[in-house]
Amino acid sequence: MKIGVLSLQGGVIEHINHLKKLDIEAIEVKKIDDLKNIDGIILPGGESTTIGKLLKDTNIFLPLKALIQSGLPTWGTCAGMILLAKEIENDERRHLQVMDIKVKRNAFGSQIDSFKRIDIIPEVSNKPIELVFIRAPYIREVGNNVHIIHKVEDKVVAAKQNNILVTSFHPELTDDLSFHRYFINMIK
Ligand SMILES: NC(=O)CC[C@H](N)C(=O)O
Repeated sequence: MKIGVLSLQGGVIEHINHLKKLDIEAIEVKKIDDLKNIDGIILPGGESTTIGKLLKDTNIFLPLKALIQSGLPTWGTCAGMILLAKEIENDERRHLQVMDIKVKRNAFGSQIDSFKRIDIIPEVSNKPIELVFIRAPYIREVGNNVHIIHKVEDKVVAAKQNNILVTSFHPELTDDLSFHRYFINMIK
């Protein structure tokens, strides 16, 4: 199994290291050719506006969108979630628009821009998982076909629709591998 990590900007190496710890071959996706022969792709955290612009500049945008729409397992963390959303409440920009969710950027308010918490998410692991939020979005609305995986104070922060997984938080910034394992199981 080979998993690509979109490597235009943001937290790439942390995802690659987690995948390697799970004995998965991980490659950086920087150009269209890198999309060949991958079994799944991770869109990392970073700045969604920058990554969205670079997706167009590199011409990766359309082939990536087509691959996701044809079923390529895809996981967006934080900015990656924003890139996948059909709607963004507080931004005029739209990006790949492949998942039936409306997100709000930087949604947890300035005084708690970044925070951590530890929760149990039974679907993902039977052990508590550390969740790291950094200027995180959350999901305001979900379409009929979207499965909610986790909420924090009534706010949806992890969800799945068919082949697409999104998390507001950053499992790659903790020692916990359970979300990466969960994504690998989606591919299998
Ligand atoms: N850690 C992150 O990925 C933050 C996302 C960022 N606030 C954005 O809107 O793109």
